[in-house]
Amino acid sequence: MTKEPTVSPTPGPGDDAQPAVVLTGVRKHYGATRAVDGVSFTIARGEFFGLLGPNGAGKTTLIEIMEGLREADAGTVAVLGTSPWPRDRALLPRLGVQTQSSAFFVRLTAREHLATVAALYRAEPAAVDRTLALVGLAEQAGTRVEDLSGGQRQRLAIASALVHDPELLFLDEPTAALDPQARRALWRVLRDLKGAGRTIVYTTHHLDEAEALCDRVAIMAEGRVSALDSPNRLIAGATSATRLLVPAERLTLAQASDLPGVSRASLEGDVVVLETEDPGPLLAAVERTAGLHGVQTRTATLEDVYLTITEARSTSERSTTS
Ligand SMILES: Nc1ncnc2c1ncn2[C@@H]1O[C@H](COP(=O)(O)OP(=O)(O)OP(=O)(O)O)[C@@H](O)[C@H]1O
Repeated sequence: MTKEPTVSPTPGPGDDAQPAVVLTGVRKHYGATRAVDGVSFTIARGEFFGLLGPNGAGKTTLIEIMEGLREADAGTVAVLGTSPWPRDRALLPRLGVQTQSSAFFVRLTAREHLATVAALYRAEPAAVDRTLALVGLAEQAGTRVEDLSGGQRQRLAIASALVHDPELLFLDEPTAALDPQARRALWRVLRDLKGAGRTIVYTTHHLDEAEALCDRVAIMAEGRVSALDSPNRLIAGATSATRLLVPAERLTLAQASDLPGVSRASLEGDVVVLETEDPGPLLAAVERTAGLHGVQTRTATLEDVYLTITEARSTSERSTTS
């Protein structure tokens, strides 16, 4: 993924003032399982919206409802101003969908595969090579799909979701099989898409990725939205603690606990982790006791917020069921 051709700036048809998605009280139960249990939120046009949550939280069910692949049991769903259920043929070309289990024509080359997808959507033929270049597959255009690596297939799946220039893109863990370089390259592609006005609904288990890319994230647990805001606001609202990481050979846990302002001290691998609300005096004390060489400071991340929310949720579930 070296080249980064620009994305066509033309937004698709539709009213840009209208939200991309509006969900109100959406529910979906499978027998006794409340997969989606009363979800309401709005996704603005042009927003990069992350849907996060542990396995089984209800993300896929909710996305399939938005895509028009499943009917909600209750609530209302509007996607680009229309109801996706029953399936609306006029809506389908305005959506781009990449899933974990994308189907490929494996005996075709990457270009032939994408040309077939483009023809299904009646996209212009020039879109094929443009989209292959966009996802960094220009050099593999003549390679059979069955000979592509896992990460290259992942990029082809994204190209297949993009080739018809949709207004709203659903990307389900698109970087799951990518190496770190390819992952960062895809981040740039996704930022370009957002810059070109596309709305992106994104699921990922990479919290650093959600923090770097998403305008807002919804954290789901047990079928409900437990938190919804920008990553920065979620982080700022969740904790003010700073963590100091001190090489363990220079500070014992007993010494650490006696330092001023330490709210918690623990040993993680070869570092002692000190949590504090007041890093200034603690840093000075660490300098006197252990020196500052190799000491790192960490502020909270979206991953900390996510773990706090999802662990609190599963703890309260355990206590109500026991
Ligand atoms: N077709 C189905 N029939 C019965 N139960 C289902 C079905 N699909 C999902 N479920 C259940 O609904 C709940 C939510 O599943 P869902 O796949 O929506 O979660 P998810 O957040 O996408 O999980 P993951 O991160 O593992 O993909 C789970 O308890 C799951 O077992």
